[in-house]
This record gives sequence, C-alpha cells and structure tokens, in this order.
Amino acid sequence: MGTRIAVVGAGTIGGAIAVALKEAGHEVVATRRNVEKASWLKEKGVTVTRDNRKAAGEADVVFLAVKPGKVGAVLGEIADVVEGKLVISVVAGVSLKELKRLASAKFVRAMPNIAILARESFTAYSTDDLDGDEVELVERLLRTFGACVRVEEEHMDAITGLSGSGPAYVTVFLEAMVYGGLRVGLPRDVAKLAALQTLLGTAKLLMETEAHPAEVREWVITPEGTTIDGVFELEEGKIRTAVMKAVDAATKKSRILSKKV
Ligand SMILES: NC(=O)C1=CN([C@@H]2O[C@H](COP(=O)(O)OP(=O)(O)OC[C@H]3O[C@@H](n4cnc5c(N)ncnc54)[C@H](O)[C@@H]3O)[C@@H](O)[C@H]2O)C=CC1
Ligand SMILES: O=C(O)[C@@H]1CCC=N1
Repeated sequence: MGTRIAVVGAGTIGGAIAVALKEAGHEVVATRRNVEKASWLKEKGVTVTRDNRKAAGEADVVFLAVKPGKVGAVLGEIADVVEGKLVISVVAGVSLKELKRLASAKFVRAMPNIAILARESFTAYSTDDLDGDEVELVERLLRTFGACVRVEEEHMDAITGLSGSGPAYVTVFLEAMVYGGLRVGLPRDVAKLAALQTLLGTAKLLMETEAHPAEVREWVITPEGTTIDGVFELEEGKIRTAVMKAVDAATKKSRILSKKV
C-alpha cells in the first residue's frame, strides 16, 4: 500500500522526488511558492499546493527540499504538525543536529542527485534515531530514486560534493566529448550518441566486472595505438586534479552552507 507523502519545496529536486514517489504508487502532495510553475507535477498526478502545514500535517512522511536558507523558516512553520513524524531532508549542508534543533521530528539526512528523473540516482542517507521498520520504509522510498546506501553523517558533505553535484561535472565532460567529436567532423547526433553510450557502457562495464578504472583503461590502450595519444592530452590538461578539486570545492561549500540556516 502507498504511503502519504508531502514534498515541501517542489523545485528541481523536490519535483523529481515527487514524481518518482507518485509513479511508485504513493500518494504525493507537493508544495512550492509558485504553483503555476508546477504543471508538469500536476500532469503526473501530484497534488500541488502552497500550504505547507496542511500538506505536512496530512502526510505520513515529509520530504524537505527547500534551499538551505529556507530551512529555518519552513521547519518553524510546520514544526508542530511534523512532531514525531519521519522527515527526510535532502538539503545540502544542514546537519541532523541542526534539523533536530528546529523541530522534534524523526529526521533523515539524505543526498540524492538529479538522476532521480531517470530512476538512477545515487542516494546516500544517514540517521540516528529510527527503528528497524522506519529504516526499512526510508530505504524503500529512497530506492525508488535509484541506488541507495546508508553512511555515517560525517560523510554527507563529501557525498554532496561527489555524487550530489556529480551530474554537473559529468555533463561538462560529456559536452566536451561531443564537441571533440564535432571538431573531428562527426554529425551532431552521432557525436552525442557516441559520447553518451560510451559513458553509459563504461559505467556499466565497471559495475558488472567490478574492475578498477585503471584496469579497464589498460584494456583500451593498445601499445602505439590511438588511445594513448588521447590520454596523454587529458593528463597534460590535468583532468584528474581538476575533477578532484571540483569535488573538494563542492564538499567545502556544503560544509559552510549550514551557516545559512
Ligand atoms: N538540484 C539538485 O540536483 C539537488 C538539490 N538538493 C537540495 O535540494 C534543495 C533544493 O534545491 P533545488 O531543487 O535545486 O532548488 P530550487 O530552487 O529548484 O527549489 C526550491 C523550491 O523551494 C520552494 N520554496 C521556497 N520557499 C518555500 C516555502 N517557504 N515553502 C515551500 N516551498 C518553498 C521554491 O518555490 C522552489 O520550488 C537544496 O537544499 C539543495 O541543496 C539536493 C540534491 C540534489
Ligand atoms: O548545488 C547544490 O547546492 C545542490 C546540492 C547538490 C546538488 N545541487
């Protein structure tokens, strides 16, 4: 049987959460400031309102998906109606301790990514005062987004910097791959599909074989062949340190975002 769910803050990620849960058979009410911008949610059968108190009050589980700077005001508004309820926050940087300071709910801190839209999110979550049935319910809900793992809360900012923000990094790389293809004369649609399928296929191969990325790279590099020339250029462009610095910068930003609450 479906669970009654409220998604408070149905913007980009809250909207994706609402639709994934609705399509998994749950009853979903989503709230946001500008309900006129939520027609795609209504088309999917999600009820949309501006009334946070009513939505949260009538729900069994509440997802919180507003920006960090809005958490204090929104939790202040719904604190009495979520008392003792399961509240899953996907807000970057805001700790369980801060959430509990704002309301007496059973909080879960989760970090999905935008691939919820394709049901291929990587979602990490942490929590410290849920019983076994509640953890089972949380995992059942989060698994509708894609893969889900429980981690210690100390890792949540790093998860945010790696996989929460990760789709943005991957699209920068993908766009560069497509442009590379255009530069050497491929038609646009072929270049795009070649780049996307190569990314998908490589990720799938690594998942299925559990091989280390370096091992797969060795399989591709034929001595004196083409790939080593391409890899040489990537290394000269310092792609590894650029990606590591991106994860580091986003993680550090997540650590300071809580100051906005
Ligand atoms: N965009 C992403 O890929 C991800 C975002 N997040 C987190 O999700 C949160 C939202 O991010 P986005 O969806 O990107 O931002 P967004 O700006 O698209 O969505 C925020 C939504 O909150 C609504 N809102 C503002 N004040 C409200 C209020 N008082 N009551 C109800 N709704 C209110 C706005 O109308 C808007 O629809 C952030 O805390 C972010 O850290 C987490 C994982 C991934
Ligand atoms: O950019 C942000 O702050 C959010 C958190 C992770 C992805 N988007």
